[in-house]
Amino acid sequence: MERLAPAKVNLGLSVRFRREDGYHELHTLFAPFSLADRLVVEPVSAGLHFQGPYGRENLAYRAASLYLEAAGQPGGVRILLEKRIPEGAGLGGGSSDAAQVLLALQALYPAEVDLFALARTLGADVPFFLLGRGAEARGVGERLKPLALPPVPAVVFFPGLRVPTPLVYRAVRPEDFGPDLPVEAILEALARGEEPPYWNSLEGPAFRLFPELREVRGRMRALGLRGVLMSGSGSAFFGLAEGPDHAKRAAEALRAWGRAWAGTLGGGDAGSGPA
Ligand SMILES: C[C@@](CO)(OP(=O)(O)O)[C@H](O)COP(=O)(O)OP(=O)(O)OC[C@H]1O[C@@H](n2ccc(N)nc2=O)[C@H](O)[C@@H]1O
Ligand SMILES: Nc1ncnc2c1ncn2[C@@H]1O[C@H](COP(=O)(O)OP(=O)(O)O)[C@@H](O)[C@H]1O
Repeated sequence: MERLAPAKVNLGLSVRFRREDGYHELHTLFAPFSLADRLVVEPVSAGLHFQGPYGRENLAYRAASLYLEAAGQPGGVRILLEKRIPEGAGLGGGSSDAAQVLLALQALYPAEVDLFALARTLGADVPFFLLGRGAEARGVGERLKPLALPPVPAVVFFPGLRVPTPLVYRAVRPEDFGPDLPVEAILEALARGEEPPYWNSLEGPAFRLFPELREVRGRMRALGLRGVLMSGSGSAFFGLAEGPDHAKRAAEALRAWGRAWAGTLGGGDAGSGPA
């Protein structure tokens, strides 16, 4: 069974406050983006055979191990993971791989297993990727409300700087906290091709830690991209294009500074599922 694990971008991310447990309460809109990792998941008689980076530390391996245990070891599995989403970019690649492994194993070995509960233990972004569509999220990302997003041509740019998520959260200051995102206004602006009134509270701390990231927005705006924003804890940024051709031209120009992909965010077909 072949499956695609799409990337995500955060169409706005507001850090509301710091919680007693040290985590940060978020309000964010998740949108799938068409850049995707490729997974092959096949049943075998026994054992967990994994081919891909990070070995047993890989979230895809850990997801498989958790599912097989929760399902009572119904059989073995062979997983092949081909990475295309850059790691540590704020694009959620590892979380997406994990979600696709959970879905594939549930299809291969159906059992009374709460996938959302397993997903939460793997990472804050994993439950979103089980949905396979846009979502509004609260908590640390586990309280989800599915969201109908229009398909929008977009560019994702990765300047090549790997930003560890814990480092960025540790650098958050009270002045970075924000109110709830104006969800309706953001959706209307997206549908009309206007600049959405969103922000990412993690840009402040990320820019203080890595000042070179301050230049990215200007570069992307100069190419005519709108609504340019850092995704998650960075260092990838995305911007909205006027159409697929504009997205391709902008991505081409951005490759002078890093990696860039033209694609679609939101919509019905950017989500997960068989390749
Ligand atoms: C920023 C976001 C936005 O979608 O995504 P990415 O940029 O990583 O894709 C997420 O909040 C990333 O969640 P996730 O990637 O699961 O974070 P984890 O590895 O679980 O957390 C690493 C560390 O960051 C801090 N942390 C994480 C999430 C959160 N809401 N508040 C926090 O303070 C905690 O100290 C935690 O130990
Ligand atoms: N399947 C995986 N894909 C990517 N990274 C993984 C995976 N499994 C574990 N990791 C670890 O998780 C870190 C964060 O990866 P990723 O989920 O791609 O980024 P982000 O959290 O920035 O969205 C990586 O640097 C790597 O150490």
